[in-house]
Amino acid sequence: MRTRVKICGITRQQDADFAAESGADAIGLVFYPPSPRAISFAQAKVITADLSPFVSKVALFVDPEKDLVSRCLDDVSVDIIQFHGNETPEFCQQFDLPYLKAIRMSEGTDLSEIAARYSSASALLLDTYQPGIPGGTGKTFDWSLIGRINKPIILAGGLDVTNVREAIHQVQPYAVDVSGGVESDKGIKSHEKISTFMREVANA
Ligand SMILES: O=C(O)c1ccccc1NCC(=O)[C@H](O)[C@H](O)COP(=O)(O)O
Repeated sequence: MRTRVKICGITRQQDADFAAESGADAIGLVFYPPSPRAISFAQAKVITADLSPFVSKVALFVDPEKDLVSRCLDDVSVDIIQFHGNETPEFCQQFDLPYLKAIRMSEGTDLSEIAARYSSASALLLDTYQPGIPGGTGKTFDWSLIGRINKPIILAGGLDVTNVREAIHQVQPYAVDVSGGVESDKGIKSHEKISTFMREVANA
């Protein structure tokens, strides 16, 4: 089966459109103010204005207030929510949209237990654990920590044009998620790197 691609941390319309034209299945919009890739709802509306309807728009939050998520869903046309903090399943499932739950992987992470706990999630997004940084670390984690679970896996954390093929062979995820690995600067996507990344995924 084809490995899907989500390109996260999009801050510019031209990058969203280029990702879509290059075959990305989803783009991620970061609504977490401390992130260098954070955008406002107004920016999100501009970024997604002419986006292909066949590309999913993922709204990313880290331990948000319920009201922030509700206001985003009222204001921006979003398809999926990504919770990247310590949100409970009860919190995540209260919105009228499918959600992805990000899990920060480290030694001893019991994915089967987490998958059972977040049974309402559409997929688990596995990212690198780094103290004090909730995501977008640009670092890989030990992929051998990933066991078989009864849920689609989105592999994230430090993927780039040099390692994504190997990651797909080893983990066989439903999808890969990349942010820093296709950037020329924080929040600025390199179209050349996106093209190469997409080619590497297609040839994996
Ligand atoms: O991108 C951020 O700055 C960010 C901040 C807080 C939570 C999540 C964040 N990003 C999530 C992602 O971009 C990806 O889902 C994932 O973390 C992979 O990022 P990278 O290692 O840079 O490819």
